[in-house]
Amino acid sequence: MARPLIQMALDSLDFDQTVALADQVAPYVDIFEIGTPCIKYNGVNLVKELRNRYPDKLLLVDLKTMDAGEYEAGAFYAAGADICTVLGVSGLATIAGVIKAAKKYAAETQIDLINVADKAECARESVKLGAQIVGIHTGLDAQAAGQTPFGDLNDIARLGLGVRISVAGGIKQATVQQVVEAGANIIVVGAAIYGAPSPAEAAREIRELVDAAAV
Ligand SMILES: O=C(CO)[C@H](O)[C@H](O)COP(=O)(O)O
Repeated sequence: MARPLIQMALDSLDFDQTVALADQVAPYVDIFEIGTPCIKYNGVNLVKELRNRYPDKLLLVDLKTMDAGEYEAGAFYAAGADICTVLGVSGLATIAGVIKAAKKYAAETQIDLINVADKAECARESVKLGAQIVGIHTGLDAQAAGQTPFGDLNDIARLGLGVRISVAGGIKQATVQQVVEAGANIIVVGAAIYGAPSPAEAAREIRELVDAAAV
């Protein structure tokens, strides 16, 4: 099995804390995600800072775009994003716009299936348009209501869409093996790392667990 990637969700609003957290976990993760509240608060300057600091890491900007796809995402690809997210609920015209912007910069587009009613249909149509990553995502509010991403991950993995599958939503040490075995190619982790007494140690543990599960 190809080694799954670990994506660190940087979900603080504070610019300096975000960069400091990225520095702590960098040895153990493959992708830095600038989370949605963080990118709204800090904008393209944070993208540029992380791009300059980490030229060899993948950089995902979690825009969760809902409209004006090409216009909104274009600025973030131009600033150095490798991947931007667009909401599946936005509709195919907006998704196509983000994909168009990504192509201009030889970058990638991730569809976020959060709150999409027919996830299989949305994933299939988005892949047909050219999306490279399908994101299964139980958001923070849904997690607080007791939901998890595991059922949706199994359903989407079974479709065999031939693109990478990302999973997010409360993934922690105890659930890493389950999501790798279910077919996730990108494991997103936020609170289980940034909320740990030692984020670096938590990231190291998750790296070991992901690599062990992928053997
Ligand atoms: O995109 C997000 C919320 O919308 C989070 O970044 C994502 O859910 C990962 O964080 P956690 O592991 O804490 O759930």
